[in-house]
Amino acid sequence: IPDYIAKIYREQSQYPSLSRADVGPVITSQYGGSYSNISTEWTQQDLERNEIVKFCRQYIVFHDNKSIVYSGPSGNCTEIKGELLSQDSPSGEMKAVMRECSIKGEEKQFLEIWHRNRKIKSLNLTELKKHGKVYEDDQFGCLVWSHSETHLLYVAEKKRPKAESYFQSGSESTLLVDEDEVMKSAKKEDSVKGDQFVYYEDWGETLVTKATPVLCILDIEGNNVSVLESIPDSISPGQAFWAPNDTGVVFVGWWHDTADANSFTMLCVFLYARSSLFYVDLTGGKCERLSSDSAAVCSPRLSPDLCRIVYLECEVYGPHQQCNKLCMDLIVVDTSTDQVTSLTSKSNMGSWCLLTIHRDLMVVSCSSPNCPPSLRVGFLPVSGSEDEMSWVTLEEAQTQPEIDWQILSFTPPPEEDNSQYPGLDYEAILLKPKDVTEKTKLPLIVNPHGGPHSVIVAEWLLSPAVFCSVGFGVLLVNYRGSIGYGQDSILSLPGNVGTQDVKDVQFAVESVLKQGGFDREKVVVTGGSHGGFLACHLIGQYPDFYKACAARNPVINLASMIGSTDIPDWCMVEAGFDYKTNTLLSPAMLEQMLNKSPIKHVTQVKAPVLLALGEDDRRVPNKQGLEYYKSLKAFNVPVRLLWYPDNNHSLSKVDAESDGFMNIVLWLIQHLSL
Ligand SMILES: CC(=O)N[C@@H](C)C(=O)N[C@@H](C)C(=O)O
Repeated sequence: IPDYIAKIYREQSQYPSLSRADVGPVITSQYGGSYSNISTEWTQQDLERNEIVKFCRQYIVFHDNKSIVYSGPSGNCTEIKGELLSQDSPSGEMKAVMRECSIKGEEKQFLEIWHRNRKIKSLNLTELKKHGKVYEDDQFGCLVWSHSETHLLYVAEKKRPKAESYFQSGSESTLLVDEDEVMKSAKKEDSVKGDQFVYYEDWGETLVTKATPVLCILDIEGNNVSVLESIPDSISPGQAFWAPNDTGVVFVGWWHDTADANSFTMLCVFLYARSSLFYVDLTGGKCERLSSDSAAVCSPRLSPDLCRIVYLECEVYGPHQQCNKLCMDLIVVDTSTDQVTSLTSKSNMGSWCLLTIHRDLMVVSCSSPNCPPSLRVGFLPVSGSEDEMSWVTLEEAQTQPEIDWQILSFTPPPEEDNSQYPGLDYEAILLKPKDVTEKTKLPLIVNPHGGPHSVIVAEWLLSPAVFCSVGFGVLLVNYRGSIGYGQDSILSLPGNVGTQDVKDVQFAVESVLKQGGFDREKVVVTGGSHGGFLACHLIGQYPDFYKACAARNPVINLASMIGSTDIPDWCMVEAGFDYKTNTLLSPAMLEQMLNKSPIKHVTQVKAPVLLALGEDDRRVPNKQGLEYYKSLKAFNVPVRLLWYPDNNHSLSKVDAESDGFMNIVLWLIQHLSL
């Protein structure tokens, strides 16, 4: 059985995902036709190399600015290695690449400029020592060409003063008597004695080692990198772009408390805190705030006519991922009338993801639980003609004939309605193997998502697809509190975790069992993070119902998590309290957190539990899973713990993900006696 399942996993993991698309400028060919080049980036697991590989493929799209005349690939796939960031210049003539490579065993970062078929510049940023490592993440990172194509804007870690011990050889400054030696010592880089082991607060999970971002500008002609000094120390900048005419830079600034910014020691950074939009003038150096200072903003974009900035804004703190003022989906928002229209209503594809839009040419990735991602392009129709939207497929994916899926809707029973936010429904996605005989009763895997303010969309999902291909039904529940169903749904959950979300999942499972086709004696539950919190709650609150459980980095005890997680606000808000950075926890608050946690029900648990923990998880520290592991052992519940070194909260390194999947499926099969 394991070999058979591993074979299916290997096959299904070979469907790549689209991660990026860029549309080049419109080019007129010598025969008069207009075309644009589209470059795409994809990712795929390479189980042999134990890596997620990134590759690119180019396409050519002939069009008349309104519709596509001809399209097709213009070459084969090429693997991309060592690129942290890359960006074509607006004219398409040049390309900037931020590259990391190892030279004689030392990691170096280079900024390369490519022009047509040659590399015209390769600047060793590490040697320049103007700043620390470049930020390549989605939160702060950017690599942006100026409109004039003469400068590049990016974000990097602020240069830190060199730290020395008081006892380092050659640092006995008081003993220096020779004048030459004194001069030499003064010329040495600014070094701070005694700061070698000072703690640098970083931005947490996935941003580890990133503490103090600075905006940097490369003058390409002059080979000169300058760090923008006029941004106040109380702001961490990111997501930057050039203002029209390149006279300044617009960026998102996250506010943080800093007692002494130069010492780097008292920084209190917090990603879900206040952020505003700023403009820094490059001629006078003035830095001004453009948006309110009491909200959280992100994702600013300059409109194609260079007249407006569009960005998302939501309240500070409160639930993570709550509704923003302007959401972008594969819908058209007419910014003059606020009218929202679907462009994909005629499609049977479950999920559409807009990769880019350039002069109304859209590039999308679309998939379904039974169909891996396809690449499509199409022109945005004129207002009122959205029904005529026509998509051209550049890369087709095969529908998996053995998988059936549907979206189910649930209305909670009257006693479970939320009196503060009444009348909220929720949904679930059900996958089941096709072509099973009417009499067959399938085993069912229940999987609530994490967050809790996130969502499972009807896209291609590797693990559920493999589970389904080996004979399980899979129920993915978007309980009340999931995103995409409005702010009331989100707000209905904080303070009610461990009850409302648990009951929503249980109600969805019971409803599916009533429909028939599943064996009520063969129901198991899996989940990660808050989904693991729910899985562990379900086996504690319904001990005879679930026959096995697998939890990845589960939240087990909000009271013990708050002191060590990178999101303490989350523990408070979800437990029903308002968050402030200076709140002192009271015994009553800790009691409420404990009462809402799965550990409260551990004595009832009967289902065997498989735990998968990431050694470097900063979000839900592995001590949470260990707390559960020790309690289950104490109460003689069968438990197995998988420990993944060099993995964070996502457990997404190829070996951790594939090994985790195999262990989970075999654990479920073993305890269902399949
Ligand atoms: C906000 C957040 O990260 N919450 C975690 C407890 C969580 O559940 N995360 C989800 C999104 C995950 O799947 O990692």
